Order: sequence, then C-alpha cells, then structure tokens
Amino acid sequence: MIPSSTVFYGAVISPTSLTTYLALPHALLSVSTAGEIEWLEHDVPASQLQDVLARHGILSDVDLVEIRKGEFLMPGFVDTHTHAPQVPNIGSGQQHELLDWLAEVTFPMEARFGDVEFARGAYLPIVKRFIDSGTTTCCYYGSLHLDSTKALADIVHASGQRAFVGKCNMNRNSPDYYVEPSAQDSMQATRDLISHIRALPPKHPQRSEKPNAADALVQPVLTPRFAISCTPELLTSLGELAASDRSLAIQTHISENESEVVFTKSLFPPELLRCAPHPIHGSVTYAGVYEAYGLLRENTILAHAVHLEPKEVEIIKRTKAGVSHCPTSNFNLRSGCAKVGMLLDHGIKVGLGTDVSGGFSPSILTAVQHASICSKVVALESSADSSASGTDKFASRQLPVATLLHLATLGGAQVCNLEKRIGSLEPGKAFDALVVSVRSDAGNPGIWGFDLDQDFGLDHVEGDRGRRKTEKKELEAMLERFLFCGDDRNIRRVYVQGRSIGGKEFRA
Ligand SMILES: O=c1[nH]c(=O)c2nc[nH]c2[nH]1
Ligand SMILES: [Zn+2]
Repeated sequence: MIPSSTVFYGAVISPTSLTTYLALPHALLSVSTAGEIEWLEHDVPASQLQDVLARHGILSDVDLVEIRKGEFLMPGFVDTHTHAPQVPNIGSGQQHELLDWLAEVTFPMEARFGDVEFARGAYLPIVKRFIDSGTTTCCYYGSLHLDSTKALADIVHASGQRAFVGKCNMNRNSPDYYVEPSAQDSMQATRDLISHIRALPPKHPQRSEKPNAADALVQPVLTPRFAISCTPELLTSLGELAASDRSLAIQTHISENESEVVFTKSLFPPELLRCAPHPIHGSVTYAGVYEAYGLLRENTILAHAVHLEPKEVEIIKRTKAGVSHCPTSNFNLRSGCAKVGMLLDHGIKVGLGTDVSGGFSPSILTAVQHASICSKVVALESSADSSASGTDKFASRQLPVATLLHLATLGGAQVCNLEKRIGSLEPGKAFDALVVSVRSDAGNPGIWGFDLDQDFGLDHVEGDRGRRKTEKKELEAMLERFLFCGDDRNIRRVYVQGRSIGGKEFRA
C-alpha cells in the first residue's frame, strides 16, 4: 500500500471524450491512502512545485513520485472481453472459423480446466500476464467449471486486479465431455460462484461504511457463453436471476460469425420468442433473443457485434448495453470487421476486448492497433460505396488516436458500467493507472529517439508558448508511438486502486 498521500509529478494523459484527451506535460496528481485520486493540477512548473503542494496542505511528509522525461501516467487498460482458460491456446488453430474452432481447438483446452490443480497452476501466470500487459480491469470468461472458476477469482483477487469473473453457462450444442448436465446444475453453480466472489474480503480501505457492489475489485458476472450453447430454460433462469439483482453484470457473445447468426436464428424461431419472458413479435434477430430473455441492460457486455442488423443496433442502443470490440479475434477467425464508427455514431458504448485465444494477444495495445486497421478497412469500403452519406462523425472514417485511447480506457469503463470509478485520471476516481516509458532504457528499440524540435518544425516558435506547444506535441507523439509500437517493456508500473500490482518493475 502506498503511504499517506502519494503525489505524482510529471506528464499525464487522460481521455476526456471520444475525440479529446488531456496531454499535460507538467501535471501534479495526488492519490489518497484509499487509492482515490484527490486532485489534479494541470500545469505546475518545477519552480512552483513546493508552493502548489503547500496550497494543498502538503508541507513535508509526502511521497513524491517523479515521472521522468520520456514517461507518462495514463489510465490503465480495460479489457472488456477475454477467456482465461484459452490463454494456453494462444497462436494455435488460426485456420478455423468460429464454430469449427470452438469444436476443434477451444473446447478441448477449456475441458482441461476441470482439473482444479491444473487450473490453479495455469491461472496464476495467466492473470499476471494480463496485468503486466497494462490491463487494470479485465472481464474474464472462465471455463464451465465451478471450482476452477472460483480459483480464477481467488487468484485475480489476490493479485489486486479489478475484474469481472464468470463461469460459462452452456448446457447444449457442446461436446459430451464439455457440457453442463442441466439448466438447474448450471444455475446452482452460477449462484455458488456469485456467493463465493461476493464473500472475498475487501483489498483496501473502503470509501464509505456502506460500500456498494461496484466498490469490490472483483465482481461476479453472468456468462451465458452464447445463445447457441444455452437452452431457453437456462436463458430464462439467467434472466430471472439478473432481474432479481440489477447490480449483476452480464457478458456474452453476439453476431460474431455469419454461420453462428444463422444457427442462432434456427434455434430461436419467432414462435418461441413470442412466448419468451419478454415476448418479441416479428422477425428474430440475435440481439432480440437476448432481449427476449431479459439479458440486455446497462451492465451487459456484448462481445464482437460484427454482423448486426439495423434493428439490433436500435435494441442495443435502447437497452444501453455496451459492445466489446475484439478486432484481433475478428480478423484472426475471419469473422469480419465490426462497424465501430457506426456504433459510436449511434451513441452506443464501445470498449476493446482481447478475446484470447480467438485473439492471439493478451495486450489491449494489440487490440488498439487492430481497431485502427479495422476502422481503415471500413473507411476504405465505405469510400467505395457511393451510397455512403459522408455526414457521419465516425462511421466512414478511420478512428483517430483520441478515439483509440478512449476505447482502450474510458470506453471500456463505460461498457463495464464503471465510468464513475475508472477509465480516466480524474479527482474522485480510483487511481487505476500505468506508468509508461518510451525512453531508450525501456528496452524497446526504435520506439523513441528522434529529434523532436526538428520533427515538429517548432524550433522557430520562441518563448514559453513555443516550449509548451512543443512539449504537448511531444507527449501526444509519445502516446501515439506507445499505442502503435509499444508493448510490456514500456509498462513500468501498473496501479489498481493506488496499489502497485504489476509492470516491468514490479517485485512481488
Ligand atoms: O470468440 C469467441 N470465443 C469463444 O470462446 C466463444 N464461445 C462462443 N462464441 C465465442 N466466440
Ligand atoms: Zn470470446
């Protein structure tokens, strides 16, 4: 735990909207012992440091952490969708599309997590790997096994990461060796996991005497694997459980692959959905299936959303569910390019997901890079489409750096319904942050090391104004380089709720 108020002095980057972010070369940021951001001063010259500290009542006893030149603080990454028991499969089976890949590659590996000792041994380095990649909040799918998923939750809790942990609900269309025997068994195990996770002790001083569910670092999440793997009876029970507790988050997959969409519609025909708990009349959509069972709301995370119909976009918008954009996986399993810009134009919350091992990297940095490329593919396709209107803000354009930063941090926080707690470095939020270094001593050759004055053509701008402008440009360039060429070597420290939990310099 950090001692009484820790104050960070140096460069800070923090998203403020989908198109803007703060780039502050000389910021001063204070973090309380409870791990909350107390205040943020935007521009403090070194000569005024002591005066500003004194104004905040800090006269001597302060732990001042200097963020050196070539480094910056930024909010931690939010991975809104990944599969912990698929990490051992990273990089295998890329020849398949979704449904074959599940059967041939994924279910056999997940089934091995039925052995709790195997799961414990595997999950420890897996969780560490996500943390060292800069992920401060992670939405984990476990396997279908109760005890192994409890072990995952315990390991995440012990590591200090903020997370949602769920066990898969799957009682049909799965192999005999990897399927739950009944809807009742699936629900019993789900309730057991929720109780287990909610009984985990708090890891830090509580903000109030009456902490709410969102204050817990590790939260349970209902995890119907996807509609195909759940019977109507199981979806009905999950919807009832969700209705009885609105704080329970929900995560699932939607419209990832064309064959998956066709299969889903065949399993949920109109006559079935007319009798569902929330009856749907008219034509069936994938999103309509989840809505019919009461599974779409402000804390629902929908992974992929590649092949959405216009009607589904309206359903997602109306229900305030969020979308986890998983571009690495969408490319790798040949699923397609999600129309992220179009979703943003509709005001839908979007974050990023690594979706390991459909995605072959546990790092949100890779997802950022592929989100950029995906948006360029969509932009290329829409410029070839003469019917495109061109009046949109995002839909037919490549995503700028500010938007990519937003998706990786604040957008992810919105998707998790945690935007009041995390996602940006603002007073009142938890200090979930990264110390990023693009210095040459970070050991990632080529990420930095050019002459800034020449590169930005600002050497002619004189005086204080010129210096400030240069420093801001330099910081913005550092961010872009980190997002596109950075990796774990550039992540010196990872903080969650003010506690250092990982990064290159971390020693347990
Ligand atoms: O990318 C995916 N990974 C999975 O494990 C999965 N299960 C259902 N649908 C899925 N999509
Ligand atoms: Zn997935």
